[in-house]
Amino acid sequence: MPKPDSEKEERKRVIGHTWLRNPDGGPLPRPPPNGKRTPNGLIWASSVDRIYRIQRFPNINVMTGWSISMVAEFNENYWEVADEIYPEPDPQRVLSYPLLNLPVEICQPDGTIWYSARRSIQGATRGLLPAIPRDVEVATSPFGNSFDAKYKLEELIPASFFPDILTVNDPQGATEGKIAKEGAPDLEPTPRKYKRVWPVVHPDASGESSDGDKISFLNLAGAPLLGRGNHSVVHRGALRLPSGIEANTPDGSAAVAVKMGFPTRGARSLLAHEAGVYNQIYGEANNVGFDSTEVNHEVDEGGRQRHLMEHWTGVNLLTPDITHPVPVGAVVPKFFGYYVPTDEAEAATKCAATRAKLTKEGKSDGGYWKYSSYDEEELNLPPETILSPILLLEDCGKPIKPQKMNIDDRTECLSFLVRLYLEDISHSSFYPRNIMVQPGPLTKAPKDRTMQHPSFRLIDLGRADHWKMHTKREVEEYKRKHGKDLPEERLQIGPDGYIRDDVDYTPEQREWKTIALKWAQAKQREISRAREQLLMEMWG
Ligand SMILES: Nc1ncnc2c1ncn2[C@@H]1O[C@H](COP(=O)(O)OP(=O)(O)OP(=O)(O)O)[C@@H](O)[C@H]1O
Repeated sequence: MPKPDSEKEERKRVIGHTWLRNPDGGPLPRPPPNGKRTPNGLIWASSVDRIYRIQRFPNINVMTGWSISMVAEFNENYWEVADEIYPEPDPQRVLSYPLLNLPVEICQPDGTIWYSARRSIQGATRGLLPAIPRDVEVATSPFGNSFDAKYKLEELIPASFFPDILTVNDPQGATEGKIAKEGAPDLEPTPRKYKRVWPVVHPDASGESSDGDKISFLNLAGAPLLGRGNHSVVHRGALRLPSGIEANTPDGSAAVAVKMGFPTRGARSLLAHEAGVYNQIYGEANNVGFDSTEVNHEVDEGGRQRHLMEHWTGVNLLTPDITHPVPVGAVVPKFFGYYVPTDEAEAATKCAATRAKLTKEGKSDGGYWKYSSYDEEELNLPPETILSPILLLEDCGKPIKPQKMNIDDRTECLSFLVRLYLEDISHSSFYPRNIMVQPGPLTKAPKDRTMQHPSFRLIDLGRADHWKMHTKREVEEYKRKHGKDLPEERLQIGPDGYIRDDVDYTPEQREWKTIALKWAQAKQREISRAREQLLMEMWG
């Protein structure tokens, strides 16, 4: 195995203390005390030195890891020292440096308007935003030019501001799979019209729903290329959001990663699948509304898995897969929606393509990205629509180079895969090219971030699988083989199910156990491969 440059460097994130047991204290309880936990349900502490090694049985050196809040709840030898230990705070969601803002009117005590300003969507605690001089010329065009990395959108879009319609300026045809060059700031005569598929925004408590006509603008003319894969190309586009919400940039637009599939059925179905996984992780988009005078942060907790897109304070323990504490950062990029071309846009592009062919003004074949072909012939056929759907994501930087990384950072990257598995999701494409890094911390203004505090993310969920999808396929296969259904109630078995030799299972139970076992084995194989990719030992 090649050794990383930093191999000699020691881990800093280690469990450094042991909690002393009472010799007659008995075994540790099962299940263990809950203590304070992050929404991912994992053991959590506010810092590495608040995680302890503790004997499972007094005087026997079989250890496990517990947080100080678990120790406090267990209450063995704790209250004697409680005063010396500063009370453990609760885990807190950490928001990125504020970019999105809304107009607010600051009123005098008598209710008259004192002055109008813009305030971060993160609420009054963030204060009024520092004014960035407006670029008057570009501000008059609906399409922005905030392509620079310092204008990246790193906040979740509040549910009530998700675009219903995405108007796309794409004069070089990136959405058709053409190679778009940087520095081409022209406007298309007729922009391409897209509509949002995901997330579905639920109405707020007052019944006010998304009215279906919130228009936003995405500029791809001159958009820097972030990368390309075998199936897709990703540009950094400038997104102007609807309904008065703006980014604190010279023209109000923000930079987002725009992923588009190449023009084959296989590539497009991978993109749709990937969008579905992001949508599932994002969960429900609940329109909870804003207080128009104060601009309070919209508290939409989203679904059970939203934490995979969020940063939290402190560290988690992911034992038994990883024995060292890891930070509770976001695992995957923030999801800004999945959009498909409207019939109107598709028809217009088809017309334009035919006209271009007739007048010989069209691009030659050389103007398209080369893409890989699939074994299954059907997947190489042209897709139904010329225009690719668009997946909008947070731009997360550049691919990592494991040999240049320290062991703590590589462990953090491995933790992403484990955290996905804890949500019953396999990644199935865990390679350094799919792990991004950028300067951090993201709480600071972009100019103050450094690579001393790198921020990592795992991208490319095109091949991700979910335990439920896995079981569905297996159930279909069972039906094909045996001509009958596998009884539904067996679905109760979790993905960690294993077969014990001493239990007399029914044939159906055994079938379910085998399905679970296959998943568990695939998980172990994927984690081992990930360790190899990250140049890590197979354990620890
Ligand atoms: N959210 C993002 N932030 C920054 N760069 C990104 C992002 N998503 C993709 N990229 C860049 O684009 C490249 C291609 O993206 P991605 O891996 O998602 O495409 P793909 O076609 O699905 O890949 P593969 O060939 O592995 O299936 C990445 O390697 C990365 O450099």
